Amino acid sequence: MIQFQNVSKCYPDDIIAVQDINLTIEQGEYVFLSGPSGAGKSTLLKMIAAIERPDTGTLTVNGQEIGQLRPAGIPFLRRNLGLILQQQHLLEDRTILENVMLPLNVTGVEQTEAKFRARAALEKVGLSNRADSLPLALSEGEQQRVAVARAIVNRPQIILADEPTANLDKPNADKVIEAITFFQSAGVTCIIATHDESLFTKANRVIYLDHGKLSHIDQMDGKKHENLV
Ligand SMILES: Nc1ncnc2c1ncn2[C@@H]1O[C@H](COP(=O)(O)OP(=O)(O)OP(=O)(O)O)[C@@H](O)[C@H]1O
Repeated sequence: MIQFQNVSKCYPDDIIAVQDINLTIEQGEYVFLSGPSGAGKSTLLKMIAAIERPDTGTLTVNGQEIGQLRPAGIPFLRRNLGLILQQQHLLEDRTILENVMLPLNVTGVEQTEAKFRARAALEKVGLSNRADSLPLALSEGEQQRVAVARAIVNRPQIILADEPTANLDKPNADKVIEAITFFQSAGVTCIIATHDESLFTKANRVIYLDHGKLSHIDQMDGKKHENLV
């Protein structure tokens, strides 16, 4: 479960990115974050991943309070997170397979097992045939799919994606969303910041931000969620 209680975040020069957010996201939910550019969507995702910390309020991710997390606790938090950010940060001198294996290497998974799981993740995003290529030999859309494979290879409990389909053509965008949706249907919490409203039909909830505040929530699945805001 992810719980924001009165969470605010400012950047230097008093830029208020997120203001007094109260929100609970249950395990397995499919949530989209929407709102104009600068509304605070990326900042919300970054706080869940402890890339940024709240200035005030309490943010708890699977029982861990982000504001209290020591540096040594961050790898343990991230082990359960699949991050798909706007820049893929693939290592250019490693093959696609090696890039996807990285999260497994960090957590000490044995090499044969790591290769097996990385190949399975690449299969899921339709890139098995590019396992031995270097990242720069792939199109931007293919590189984004590699980023998805790298995010899912650790079998995370939560997937966080920031504009995962931005700048992709429809076939690549569909493959990215298909892979994320597959994991959500297997019980993974998925939170996606996007401007692409055509994706919202898949959501349990669409959460709209405006100037750092929650403006409203569209309930897409007809379910009642307690303690929404
Ligand atoms: N590292 C930073 N330093 C200073 N200000 C920042 C930083 N990151 C974001 N901001 C500011 O915080 C506010 C929220 O930004 P954020 O990136 O969270 O919005 P967003 O909704 O994700 O926008 P977009 O849809 O354009 O990605 C904006 O005013 C932005 O300029």
